[in-house]
Amino acid sequence: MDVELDGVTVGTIVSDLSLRAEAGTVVGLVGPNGSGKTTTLRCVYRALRPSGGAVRLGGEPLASMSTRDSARVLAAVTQDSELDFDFTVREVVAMARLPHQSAFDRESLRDKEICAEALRRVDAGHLAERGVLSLSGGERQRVLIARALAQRPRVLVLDEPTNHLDIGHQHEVLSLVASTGLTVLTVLHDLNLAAAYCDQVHVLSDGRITASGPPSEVFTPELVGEVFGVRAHLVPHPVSGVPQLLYDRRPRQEEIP
Ligand SMILES: Nc1ncnc2c1ncn2[C@@H]1O[C@H](COP(=O)(O)OP(=O)(O)OP(=O)(O)O)[C@@H](O)[C@H]1O
Repeated sequence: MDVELDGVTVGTIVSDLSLRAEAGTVVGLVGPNGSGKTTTLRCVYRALRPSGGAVRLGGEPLASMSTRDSARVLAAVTQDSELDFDFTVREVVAMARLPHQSAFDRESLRDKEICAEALRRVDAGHLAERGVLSLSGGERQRVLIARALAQRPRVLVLDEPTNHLDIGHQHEVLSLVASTGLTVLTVLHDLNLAAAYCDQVHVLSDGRITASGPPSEVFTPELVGEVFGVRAHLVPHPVSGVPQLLYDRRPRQEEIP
């Protein structure tokens, strides 16, 4: 299912932002802190109504869809995804099935299987009976991703999905979401992870897109210097050949004359 942002504007935070995520592709949003990435995603997962422009899912304006209909096709793992009450992991993931159930439905055997499989896919099957408040940051993040997968969406919206994850789980989660065949729109801070897993990237700066395209074309040392203010060098990954960035460290304060 395609996702289209057409001239999305949120006050002065995001200005006239247009992008298209083709069905089945992984599209990354990158940019400095405060550049409007989360605000853009919030318009897609309906935490925020844009003051201008439109978001369309499969050609249909989000604004004309019921929240239940959009929840059947779109799942999000966000910075404000809350796990506040001490439900078990199994209970939290089971909530993802609610948009697919009618008011009088009970959780079916199939719902249970879908939830168990989602937990297994993020390497969290062993956590099913744990209380969510007892989880580590990385375990919690994987449970939130399992909950999104258990929703069986067609579009996955992820705000820094690798937050809190160790390097092994960062790659595991991104390779998992890239292999689902879903349309994925994700904010990532790590440009090398974005280069490895995204088909297309959009670079935000001051609420506007400053560059778009395949990561190998977008992530140049010039762009990284201009947008992030760091000196970068591009080197091909020795195995995959995917261009990766190496950054110059800044001098320590005491080294600055
Ligand atoms: N509700 C709000 N009221 C006022 N300002 C806001 C609000 N929400 C976001 N902002 C501001 O808008 C700008 C963009 O915020 P946003 O969270 O979208 O950035 P971001 O690119 O996701 O940043 P980060 O990388 O730090 O997560 C920031 O300057 C932020 O302080």
